[in-house]
This record gives sequence, C-alpha cells and structure tokens, in this order.
Amino acid sequence: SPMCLSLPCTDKDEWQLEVPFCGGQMQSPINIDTNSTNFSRELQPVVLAGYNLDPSEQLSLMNNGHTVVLRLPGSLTIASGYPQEYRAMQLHLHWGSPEGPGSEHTVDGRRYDGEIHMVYYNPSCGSIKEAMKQPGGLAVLAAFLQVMPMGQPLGRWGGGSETTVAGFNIEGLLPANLGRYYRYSGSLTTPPCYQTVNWTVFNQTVLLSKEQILLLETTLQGDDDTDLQNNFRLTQPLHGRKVLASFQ
Ligand SMILES: NS(=O)(=O)c1c(F)c(F)c(SCCc2ccc(C(=O)O)cc2)c(F)c1NC1CCCCCCC1
Ligand SMILES: [Zn+2]
Repeated sequence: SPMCLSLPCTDKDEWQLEVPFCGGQMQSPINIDTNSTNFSRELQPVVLAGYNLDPSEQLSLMNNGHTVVLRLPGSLTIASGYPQEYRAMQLHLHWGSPEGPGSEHTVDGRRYDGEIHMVYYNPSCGSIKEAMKQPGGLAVLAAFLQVMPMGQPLGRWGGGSETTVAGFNIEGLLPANLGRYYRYSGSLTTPPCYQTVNWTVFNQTVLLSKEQILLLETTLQGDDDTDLQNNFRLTQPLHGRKVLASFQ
C-alpha cells in the first residue's frame, strides 16, 4: 500500500473492508508495553495435560498456504492457568524471512524471529464452530521463536503440503517456564478475526537453531507459489484493553 514505508509491506488490514470483525476494537496481535502491564497473582502457571502423545498417534502436518499447521488431538488439554479447561485443536507458526523477523506480537516494540500458536477451544461452548464465536471460546498459547547463538536443533519440524508425523512430546515445543506470561483478550489474527481469543504470550522464548529458522523461512510455498514468508499481521491498537502479567 502507498503508505507503507518499512518492509515487509504486508498491510493485510484491508481485511476489514470485507471481514467486519477485523476492524473491531479487540484485535490481535498487539505490542506488549511491559511498563503498562498489570501484575495479577491470580494467574497460575499454565499446565498442559495429555501432551506426551504416543508415537503410534499420527498427526496431520500441512501447509495450508498461509502457515504450517499441525493438527492436535482433543486429548491434549490446558489443565490449569485458565478458569476453564480448553481442548487442543492445532498449532501453527508465524515467521519472517532471511531479511527480517516475523513474530506477530511484539514486546516493547521488539519483533522476535517467529511465534508458535497452540490453538484451543472451550468444550463447554459446544462444537468448535460455536466455541469460535463465543467470548473466551478460544485460547491461544503463544511463544516467541528465537535463534539461539550456537544451534543444536530443537525438536522436529516437517515441510511439504500434507504429511503425518508420529506423536511426540508437544510440551517440548513450548518454553520450559510456563509460569511467566502475559494475558489479554483479543482475536484471531486472520479472517474471520473473531474477538473470542483468551491470549497467553509466554515471557520465555523457544530457542531454535539458525538452520531451523532459515528452513522455515525458505522451504514453504504460499498460495501463489511464492515463498511463504512474513505471514504475520501488524500489531493492532489496544483500545483501552489491559494486559495482565503473571509475574512482576
Ligand atoms: N493466528 S491464528 O490462530 O488466528 C491463525 C492464523 F493467523 C492463520 F494465518 C491461520 S491459516 C489462515 C486461515 C486458514 C486458511 C486455510 C485453512 C484450511 O484450508 O484449512 C484454515 C485456516 C490459522 F489457521 C490460524 N488459526 C486458526 C484460525 C482460523 C480458523 C479458526 C480455528 C483454528 C485457528
Ligand atoms: Zn497464529
């Protein structure tokens, strides 16, 4: 767009022209200004249950043209850290390019190399479709991906359009410390932009090797057969929302 002065120039926010919620007052991602977060002692550490998936469990990994998505079984749940239980749906990633970082959330204006999102729904809202439209119907656990200085690779990341991976310890994809996080109410960061997401953004990052980040940035094809890069939405205004912190 003509107003774009800095790269990457992906002002996806024409979305609100055809997708009304995308122009709402509770949109994600946001910049987290650590000087204006409120410490809340009610925010307990996030505890996952059922995350150690049996290798006999085959998980679908696919490139949907916008990100790489790993479908997760509903047996993986958030057992604490939220007022109600949530069940897993999928996890996916946001990244940049060899020219620059690609996290969705920023902290004090800093953009990280990438961001992992684990998407959950509240089963007491009925089906996933209903949950997606209810406030608090969705929860997303977000962690920043950061290149570690000297890389010994973490976990396994696949590529290609549709494949399956054997079950593995999903908790290994999140930071070790799930007790330090930011919490705020926001939205999906892609159309339909439903404002129904209870966001958790962990303070500790997930360290990947330079090769792993580069693999992510250079191996996936987007919808239009170009490199799938910079698949992050620009940060959105808070419109008075408070960001809570589970730590001081
Ligand atoms: N950050 S996020 O959670 O908002 C998010 C993104 F930013 C995303 F960019 C995506 S991928 C883009 C949306 C999409 C496209 C195709 C398909 C398909 O062919 O199955 C599915 C979805 C993406 F899938 C998600 N997460 C999805 C949001 C879309 C539907 C709600 C349920 C799962 C979470
Ligand atoms: Zn996402």
